[in-house]
Amino acid sequence: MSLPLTEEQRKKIEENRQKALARRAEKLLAEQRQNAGSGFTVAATPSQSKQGPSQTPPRDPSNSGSHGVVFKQQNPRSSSNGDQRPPNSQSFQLSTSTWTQGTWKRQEKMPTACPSHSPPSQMTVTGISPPLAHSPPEVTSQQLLGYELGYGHPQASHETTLTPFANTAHEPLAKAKNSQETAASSFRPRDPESEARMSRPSTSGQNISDIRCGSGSVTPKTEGRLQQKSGTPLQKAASSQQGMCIRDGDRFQVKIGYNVELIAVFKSLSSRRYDPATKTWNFSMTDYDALMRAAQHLPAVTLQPLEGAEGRREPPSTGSGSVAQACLPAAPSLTFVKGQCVLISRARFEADIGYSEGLIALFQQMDSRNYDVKTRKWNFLLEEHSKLIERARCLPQVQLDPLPKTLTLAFASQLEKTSLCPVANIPEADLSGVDSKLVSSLLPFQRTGVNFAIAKRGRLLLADDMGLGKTIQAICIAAYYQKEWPLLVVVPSSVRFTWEQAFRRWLPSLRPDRINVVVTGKDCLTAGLVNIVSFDLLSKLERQLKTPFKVVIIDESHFLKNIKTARCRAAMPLLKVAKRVILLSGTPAMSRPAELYTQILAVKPTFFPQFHAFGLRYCGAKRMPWGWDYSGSSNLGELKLLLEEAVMLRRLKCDVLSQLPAKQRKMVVVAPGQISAGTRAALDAMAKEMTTKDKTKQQQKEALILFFNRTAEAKIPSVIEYILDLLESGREKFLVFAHHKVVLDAITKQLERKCVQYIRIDGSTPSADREDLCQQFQQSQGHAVAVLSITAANMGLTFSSAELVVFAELFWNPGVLIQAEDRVHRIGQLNSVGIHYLVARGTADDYLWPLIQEKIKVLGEAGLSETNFSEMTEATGYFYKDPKQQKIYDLFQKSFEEDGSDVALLEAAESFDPGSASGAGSWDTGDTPDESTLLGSPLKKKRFEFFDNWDSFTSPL
Ligand SMILES: Nc1ncnc2c1ncn2[C@@H]1O[C@H](COP(=O)(O)OP(=O)(O)OP(=O)(O)O)[C@@H](O)[C@H]1O
Repeated sequence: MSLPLTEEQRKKIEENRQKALARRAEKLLAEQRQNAGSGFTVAATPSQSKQGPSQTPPRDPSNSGSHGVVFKQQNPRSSSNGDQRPPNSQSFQLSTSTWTQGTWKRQEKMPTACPSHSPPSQMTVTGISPPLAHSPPEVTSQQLLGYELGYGHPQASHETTLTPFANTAHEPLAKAKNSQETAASSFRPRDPESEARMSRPSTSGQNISDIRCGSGSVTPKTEGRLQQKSGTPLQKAASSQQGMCIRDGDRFQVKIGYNVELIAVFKSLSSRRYDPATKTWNFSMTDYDALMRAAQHLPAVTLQPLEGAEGRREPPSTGSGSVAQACLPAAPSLTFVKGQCVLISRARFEADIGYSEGLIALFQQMDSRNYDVKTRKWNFLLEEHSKLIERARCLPQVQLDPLPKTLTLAFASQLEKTSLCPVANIPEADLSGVDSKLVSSLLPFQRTGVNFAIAKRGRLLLADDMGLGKTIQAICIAAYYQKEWPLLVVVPSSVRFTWEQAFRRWLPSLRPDRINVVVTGKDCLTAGLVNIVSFDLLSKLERQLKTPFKVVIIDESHFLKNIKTARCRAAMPLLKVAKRVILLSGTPAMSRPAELYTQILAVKPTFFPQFHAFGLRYCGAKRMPWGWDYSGSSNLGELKLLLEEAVMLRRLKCDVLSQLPAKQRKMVVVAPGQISAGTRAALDAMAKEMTTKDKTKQQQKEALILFFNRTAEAKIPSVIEYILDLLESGREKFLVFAHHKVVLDAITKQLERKCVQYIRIDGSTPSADREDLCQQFQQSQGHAVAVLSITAANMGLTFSSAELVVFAELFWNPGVLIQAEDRVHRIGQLNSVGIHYLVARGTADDYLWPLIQEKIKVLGEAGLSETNFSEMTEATGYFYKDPKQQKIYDLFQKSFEEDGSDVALLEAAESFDPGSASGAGSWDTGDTPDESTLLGSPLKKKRFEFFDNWDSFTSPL
């Protein structure tokens, strides 16, 4: 079993490899000098040298010690993946021609299809024949080898400039060339000097016309010797572009600069794929011959064949001067295959590796073998993993990497044949120690979630879809470990108080004063038995901790995705030492697997202690000039299996839809801490005014209106924070209803700042535009928010592509609220929808919320509505209790039910300007056009019509 190599090890291996190659190169040079002296032409490529007695003596291709050192075909992709395994020297191939040439000329820059790389250059070697005479004195074999292997050519002639592309492209040219493909004879000397050289006979009586180094290689061409197949054009322009084919599993890629004709050929091949990362085209092997044949007809292109693929080519012409190919070895014997084992299910793994005869024979010996015709790969039971790896190690030319250690640990029972169960069995946990109210409220899938968590000893990532009740499950799991409390709950700041309410609701046995919500940086992090803190405050307060928390809940754990952030740096050490870690997120990774790393580390610190190993396996890590790029993805199926086995539980709404209500309403208590002291004082004063006995009815009403307006203003920061948290949590599409213009303005302004797509429909939106806006939202991809006026957009519109409605403000008429909810909850909606009511303590919401519930209850009793509003509130104790509150509540109720009273409130909502003399508003709403003129318009009338429209209360679909 191989573990990923460290940088240090890789460097060492690379050094050794270079040394070995240098030794070989020197040996070959010496040999060539000998041959040259004895009258052999050794500048020919190995294939030429193998092609019969008429040119050079036949060689044993496996004999790396003579004309060709055989190298592993280096796939730039695999090298970029950090595979620094020492190469099997038998599996590399380097032509003697590569390093027995004359002076290297500076390459010319040319346009390339691979903009990220420097273009492959045309390099002309000027000193040519006989080859050995042209070994450039300033270019040692070591240097050339280094160059050959993609390490540049730093010490070569100062005239030579090599590019990464040239480096990587070089290798196949080193391989034996098929004369018909290289068409070397067509190369013309570029200058009189080379012309003269061309005419200089080689010791074997053959002229080498030119040596070209396309893509950074040097290819000797033997005039008159390498012939095109009869009838095929052989002439290649001296400046023709050099390219190469590189094997990549059962495909091959073509490394070459931009050539319009060649691109046309590429596009004609059905198996073509373009890889934007490497900016290269790749093809199935089935298209190989077709491509090579077509390339042969392009005079401006010289495409070097695949290493070891010569055997695939058509039989050579037997005419005089043709190259005998029949003696070439079959491709497989030369091809080094490298691959890895990948998990494909809880019980089976697949060998992801190219073709090798020996390997296939080995696969066929495995009892559990199975060939997947779709993927064209073999797979086996995990219990045969060790056996297969051991035997594959004995095969030359094969490197089959085993499953990573993390996987073998996570799936130990399957590997050891102790469990072959396709689905993990989760035992039923004993929850007798947890509040019965909580346990009895768990839906069946939530109970499974709790069982899973306890089976994982309280360390998991609960990644249920949004709205599936992760809170109740987390509280239950934490309560199971109550003996290990105090408990730390880290949450986005906008939901701190919602969590407090949830603890009060689900754990009645927990005294409310034992719940500590940390509100400022001066508060104590450990004051309660349950301590709720925001991510940001945690980073300020973690130093307070003398003894670590044993049980920690992290809500929206994807907030930790970036290890460099302060919140992550604060949380990770706590999680490392905690005994139980309950991570909650409906969207643990939003764009790439790298985002999962910290969450996996939090749950299983031993799985991937170093990010690099994780990055190599699952993030498609690529080595770039500036370092490693981990933004990709690889082996995702395996990652999913690993997560499901050991880290994560995720259920989607559609999996458990039958257990869910059609609508899930949630009261979100927004942070009262965000209401400024001034606003709070103003709100208190207004509440007092309303309850003062000597006030006239009109004065009371005015006070009420102002109270309502000030509430809107006070809630703005919390509302904005909540919306931004939703977006950060991966909520893509949702509706936000508000009533006051100042609130709608503040929301849209913030969305603009954050470049989030939104539509807005309020009283000023012309009817003709509404449907278009609606369609725009319905069809939008990615993040989109519909910012809607409660009174102007609560009916006649369909937003069924969203599954969440947020009420930034409350409204005294529940019928209107329910209508607004039903913009999403309607025909076309296949999911359970979430409705979040943002409620701020110490504001008019304290009175509006009970009022709404009271009315809903009445409607529910009449069969006109669901009644779970009040269940929610009773449970959280969010009810008016003191006599003063009762009075304001009554006032609200009376005011809004009297004819015309609400008109005044609506007008006030439109015209309220927090910056006006009537109030000392603190919220920057920007330029707010005065819409009071609208009040007399027909639109205004329309907005008021719904108040008596009680028939439109919608019962669940
Ligand atoms: N078993 C249950 N009984 C009653 N109400 C429940 C139950 N489970 C969940 N709910 C309610 O469903 C609503 C959504 O639950 P919760 O907020 O926990 O979902 P979530 O999975 O955390 O969603 P998000 O990812 O959006 O935060 C809440 O109002 C919650 O009280």
